[in-house]
Amino acid sequence: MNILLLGYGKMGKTIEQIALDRGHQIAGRIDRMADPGVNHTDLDQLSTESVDAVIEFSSPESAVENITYCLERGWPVVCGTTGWLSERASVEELCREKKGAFFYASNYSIGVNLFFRLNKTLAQFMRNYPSYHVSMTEIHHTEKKDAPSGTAITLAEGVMEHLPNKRRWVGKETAGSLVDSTDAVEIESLREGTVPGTHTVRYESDIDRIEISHVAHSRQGFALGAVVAAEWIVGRQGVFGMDDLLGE
Ligand SMILES: NC(=O)c1ccc[n+]([C@@H]2O[C@H](COP(=O)([O-])OP(=O)(O)OC[C@H]3O[C@@H](n4cnc5c(N)ncnc54)[C@H](O)[C@@H]3O)[C@@H](O)[C@H]2O)c1
Ligand SMILES: O=C(O)C1=N[C@H](C(=O)O)CCC1
Repeated sequence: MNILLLGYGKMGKTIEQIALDRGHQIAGRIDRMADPGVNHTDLDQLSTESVDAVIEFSSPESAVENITYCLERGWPVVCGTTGWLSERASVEELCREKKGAFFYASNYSIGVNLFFRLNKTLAQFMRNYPSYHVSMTEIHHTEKKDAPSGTAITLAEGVMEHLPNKRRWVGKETAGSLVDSTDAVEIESLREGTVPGTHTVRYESDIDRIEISHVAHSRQGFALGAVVAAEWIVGRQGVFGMDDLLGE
């Protein structure tokens, strides 16, 4: 199939390689900071029929405009960009209005999606043990623009689903300045070197600590998941996520 890449940075380039390996063609590559060595495409010049699906990995500031453009043109969109979710409801509404197809995941790796399930199961176990304090740490490369990571926010939502006394998440730096953050899941965001993505959920008591971690060794898992989502979304209509793809 013909895949349009919106955003041609670290993820766009990794996705291109996997898409080509799986027998797909690249309908175009769009990047604001066009790399002169790469054959870039003018979006408006692409015919509607020349694109089967769009994979959007750009920046928090550009994702909504990019997704809107694609939905207006009737192209199915697989979006991995994080940091724009305050506008998620209006994007999903537009998708329904246009009878389009939109897929979002804060993390496309199969391993992380298994980890999301493990996180919820652990939170269910911990529900009856209030002496354990839950917190999270995410570590990413120094070029990452948003904090906390989209993955950490999904993990915090998973915890909140099962721990009734946790109603919101806060960044660790903010938590310290709050009068009362006992109802919050604290997320520490660290930026180090070229780390592709490490997430830890911990439950700490005076006596001991229970900790689960997911460590990505590269971007391959994120990119493969996004290409598989693009293969899956073609011919569908609606708003989708990884649970639809993987089965509940
Ligand atoms: N969901 C996931 O599994 C997953 C995995 C990795 C990264 N991400 C997210 O994907 C996004 C991109 O990550 P990255 O590591 O490739 O970043 P990156 O900075 O390497 O690449 C992003 C590219 O988008 C380009 N860009 C900026 N504005 C644009 C616009 N209006 N249209 C098209 N391109 C534009 C930039 O020039 C840049 O080259 C980030 O939000 C990141 O958090 C998600
Ligand atoms: O490199 C990034 O940026 C990543 N972003 C996603 C997030 O914010 O959770 C997924 C992991 C890598």
